[in-house]
Amino acid sequence: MTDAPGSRPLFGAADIRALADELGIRPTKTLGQNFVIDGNTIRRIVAAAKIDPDETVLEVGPGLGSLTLGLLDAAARVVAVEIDPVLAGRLPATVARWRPDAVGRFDLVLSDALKVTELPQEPSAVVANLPYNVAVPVVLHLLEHFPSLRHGLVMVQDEVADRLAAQPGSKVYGVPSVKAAWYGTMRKAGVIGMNVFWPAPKIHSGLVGFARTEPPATSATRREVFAVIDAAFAQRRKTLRAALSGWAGTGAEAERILHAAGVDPQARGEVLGVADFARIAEHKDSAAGAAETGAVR
Ligand SMILES: C[S@@+](CC[C@H](N)C(=O)[O-])C[C@H]1O[C@@H](n2cnc3c(N)ncnc32)[C@H](O)[C@@H]1O
Repeated sequence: MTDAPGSRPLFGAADIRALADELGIRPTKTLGQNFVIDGNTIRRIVAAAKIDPDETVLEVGPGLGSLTLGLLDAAARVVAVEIDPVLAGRLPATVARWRPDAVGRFDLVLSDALKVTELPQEPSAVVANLPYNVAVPVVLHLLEHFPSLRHGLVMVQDEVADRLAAQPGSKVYGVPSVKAAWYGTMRKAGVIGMNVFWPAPKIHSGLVGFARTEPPATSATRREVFAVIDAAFAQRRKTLRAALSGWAGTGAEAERILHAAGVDPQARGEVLGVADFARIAEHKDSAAGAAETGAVR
């Protein structure tokens, strides 16, 4: 890898391979370990994230540290959450060697990002090359537990990027699209080829930018709204009346709720926006549902 004139050296392909050899690392698929080994890709991700110099950035899965070093050039602080103890153990030394001025601006948390609910700093942005097998749950978990996150940019499997950014009516619109829309606006911000990674994955990656917005005004809770979304898409080929009959108790009750919410019972979930699902959740009479299913609450 060559660095652009005037830029600070990033950690290139040869450095990454040497470090991996030294640590005896065999990247695992289970942890989605595909490391970015191309400086231009790191710069592209950091530029697309539009980080202000006073921001604290959360990075999930810093791995061997190539994106971390790029983020430390752009942000005031970086808090990184890594699940792999060998990779996490080496990161402070990598930062000290390549960005000695940034040692005091870097925090590392050894944890599963799906379980983390507290961080040493309050991040305003998340930027990450996410482990692909848990990308959507990680995004939703972070947005739910860290309201300080106002914006971000994540790299995920390209097909998942399309799903996260999909709008109602699109073929790939589904549960991730609607749940993500509860928290904000997602937009596709580019496609990344396979050769910038080691090891190279078999699929393209996509960048998704995120800007937080207020959830729809509703008396239903987030959990209640998400339960309707799950029910509507569990049988996405069915009409909403049929798909929501289990959730509502009966088909007739589903129809009543849909009418009350101003939604056509013959429509399918894929045409509804998150505000429509919130209205449906609001109109559920929990007492009627409980009586039908025999549940005691
Ligand atoms: C796609 S790699 C990205 C590595 C590095 N950021 C890069 O771009 O080269 C994903 C990273 O996430 C870590 N990881 C996997 N599952 C995780 C989880 N549940 N919580 C935190 N980190 C995780 C992996 O160990 C790996 O370092």
